[in-house]
Amino acid sequence: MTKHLLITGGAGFIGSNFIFYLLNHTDYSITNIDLLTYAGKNIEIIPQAQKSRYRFIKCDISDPDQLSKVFDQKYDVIINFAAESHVDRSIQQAHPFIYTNINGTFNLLEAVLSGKASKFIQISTDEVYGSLEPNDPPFTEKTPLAPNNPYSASKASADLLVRAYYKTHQLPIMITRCSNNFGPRQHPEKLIPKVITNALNHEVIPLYGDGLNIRDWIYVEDHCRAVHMVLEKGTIGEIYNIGGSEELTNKQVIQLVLQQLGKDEGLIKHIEDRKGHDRRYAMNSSKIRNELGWKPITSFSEGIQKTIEWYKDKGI
Ligand SMILES: NC(=O)c1ccc[n+]([C@@H]2O[C@H](COP(=O)([O-])OP(=O)(O)OC[C@H]3O[C@@H](n4cnc5c(N)ncnc54)[C@H](O)[C@@H]3O)[C@@H](O)[C@H]2O)c1
Ligand SMILES: Cc1cn([C@H]2C[C@H](O)[C@@H](COP(=O)(O)OP(=O)(O)O[C@H]3O[C@H](C)C(=O)[C@H](O)[C@H]3O)O2)c(=O)[nH]c1=O
Repeated sequence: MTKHLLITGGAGFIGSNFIFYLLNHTDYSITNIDLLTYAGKNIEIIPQAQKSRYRFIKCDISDPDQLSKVFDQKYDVIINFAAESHVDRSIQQAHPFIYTNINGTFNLLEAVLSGKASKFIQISTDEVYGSLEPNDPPFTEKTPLAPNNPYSASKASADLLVRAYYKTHQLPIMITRCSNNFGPRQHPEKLIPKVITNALNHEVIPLYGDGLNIRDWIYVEDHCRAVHMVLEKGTIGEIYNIGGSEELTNKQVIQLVLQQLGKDEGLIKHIEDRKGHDRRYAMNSSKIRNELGWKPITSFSEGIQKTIEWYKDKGI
């Protein structure tokens, strides 16, 4: 029987890529709920052939009254992508992060508890583990949570609620924690789309601090494929780390993008560092690789080429 999924945050970067991935690779029916914040701009035209399996409902997951209206049916799975996702904004104003990332997750867990869905997948982040020193081994699923900014603290709080509902109520949950995504449809407030759009517009590229902070980059479609595998084959109660194993300093990332664009490094401008800036993220993904047979297939340079083409086509 066709699965019916409730996807939250499907107008955002990863959620929208995930919906397109599922429509193209499965026969699932999808209900997409999203508040359409400044980051929720990816409500695109669904091809006619797939329209009968897709619906969109504008909804704030933090408002229980709004949320109750989307449960006009029982769902097989809820996948929670909805979040305030930008670290810099969480440093400026943390309230929306607490409101959406914690309260929203709580409301969804309560819905599952009252029988409105058979499974719940929380989309989390490597940032909940905090920061690594240069020679530390990558994060595993057993690394203690040590978030350093309001965004990551709100995501870690949500993860703890999800864990508690599993331990207390045996709720059928799983958590995925992924490293830095890049690809089509990402908001230009984030590093890679900012570099591409600024460079194409001959604008300065701000590089925080010494530019030597390290992120582990993954092409968004590889992340989507991993979440699909977790949905199909994951074990209830488990956490799965997902990483691209492409560790690069921010300076290297910018240089590589500028090279592919044929642009001059003179556009780079060192600016004041981000407060509490995590130095390094790196993921050990051997659990999902060994247990579910997943691995990333798009290299950083191939992914960057596809991403650049998408932003150029969009007319930046
Ligand atoms: N971007 C990354 O590199 C990354 C890495 C690991 C994990 N994640 C996680 O993946 C998820 C998606 O991240 P993203 O980069 O696509 O974020 P995004 O900011 O692009 O999209 C978030 C979406 O959530 C929606 N939203 C916000 N508040 C809402 C609310 N109260 N109710 C309903 N919808 C709401 C927004 O409108 C938007 O469409 C987040 O949970 C994030 O923590 C992101
Ligand atoms: C926007 C910007 C960023 N940076 C630096 C700051 C970081 O060290 C790195 C990446 O920054 P960005 O804001 O794109 O991403 P992170 O702060 O690593 O967080 C991202 O990856 C995790 C996993 C999530 O979970 C977040 O949702 C996602 O936003 O570039 C700059 O130097 N200049 C800039 O203009």
